[in-house]
Amino acid sequence: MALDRILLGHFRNHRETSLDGTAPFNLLVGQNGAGKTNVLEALSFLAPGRGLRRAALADVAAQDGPGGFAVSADLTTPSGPVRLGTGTAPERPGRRIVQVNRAETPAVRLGEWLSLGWLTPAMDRLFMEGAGARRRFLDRLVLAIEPGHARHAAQLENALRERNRLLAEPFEPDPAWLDAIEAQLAEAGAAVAAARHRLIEALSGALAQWPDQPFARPDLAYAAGGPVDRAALVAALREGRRRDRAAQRTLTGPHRDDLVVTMAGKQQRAAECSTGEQKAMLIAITLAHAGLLDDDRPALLLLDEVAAHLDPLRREALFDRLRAGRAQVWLTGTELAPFSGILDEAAVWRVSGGHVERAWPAGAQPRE
Ligand SMILES: Nc1ncnc2c1ncn2[C@@H]1O[C@H](COP(=O)(O)OP(=O)(O)OP(=O)(O)O)[C@@H](O)[C@H]1O
Repeated sequence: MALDRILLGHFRNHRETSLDGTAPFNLLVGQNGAGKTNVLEALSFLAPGRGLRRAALADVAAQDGPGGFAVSADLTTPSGPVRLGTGTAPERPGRRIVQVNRAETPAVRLGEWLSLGWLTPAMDRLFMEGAGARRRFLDRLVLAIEPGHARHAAQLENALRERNRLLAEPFEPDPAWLDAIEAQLAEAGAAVAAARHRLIEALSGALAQWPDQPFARPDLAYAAGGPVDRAALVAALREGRRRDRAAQRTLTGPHRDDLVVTMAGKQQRAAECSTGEQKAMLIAITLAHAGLLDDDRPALLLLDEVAAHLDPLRREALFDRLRAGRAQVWLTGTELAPFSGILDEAAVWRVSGGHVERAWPAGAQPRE
């Protein structure tokens, strides 16, 4: 299995939770507030970034715990098991520690081991929010396929921060210094833009090959926030210095990109579609993306409260598609009924009050 022997220590309402004996489908079932999404969030910290809630690290540590948290899991790879771990120490609750086989490593490198995707109820607002949320969404999809994207995105962010800082100074910035920063910005920016563009092309291709899927079909387009070519971006940045100085921020570049989604057939912008249509398009994108994952790295797909909202036909289509994919899937729900189509192939985990117990189907208890 992609991930197994999962441990959560002082992670939100989980004091000490272990999940052992995972399956291709894993169902986390329990009442509202039991701690199901918290398990998904813990798993999402096995990727670079801030996890599926984008929470501050200090908020993640259990309120009644020692102040830090820990998440670890065994990952099955072609070259044997690898132990991934992450968390914070009580004395520095804002600093994330990442370990691979117990050796500390930068968080961006987690992407080299595991492809991770998720769909949560909070993402229902993706098409209504500002472009930043869609860029983050897009970047996560890219990252699952191209782990080097995390490094380029971090370089872009650093160069942007530095350029904006220089432009905000009361005196005229040193042009040679600006030249150097803009060269870095354009180098990383062109790589980020190209990767986003490749992803949208690949997703569009995958969606076109799956015309009879029962979810509303999205058309995807890349709206570039500036020139995508490195040399053209360097020129645009240099030309825009005076304007950007007045605005006190950089007004051109991939940090202003957007993902434009339209519902195919209707030709209606996603933001104007119904909530159900928007959700269906997100599911279609998520499933198309899962089909793009290569065999190089194990993959994980976290689907929070997705199944219960679908009618039986779409639920079965979702399960069929997931079954055909290669990602280990984690689904949450308040009851088992929506999962009847996959119960005999799933590991069922009962979640209650921050505890998780493996539930065995009647007659299938393991022998001690
Ligand atoms: N830092 C924290 N320390 C302790 N408990 C926390 C912390 N953060 C959140 N919680 C608790 O975790 C619980 C929510 O867990 P979670 O979001 O995983 O629920 P859920 O099972 O997914 O519920 P639902 O079905 O309503 O989505 C809440 O009771 C909340 O108070």
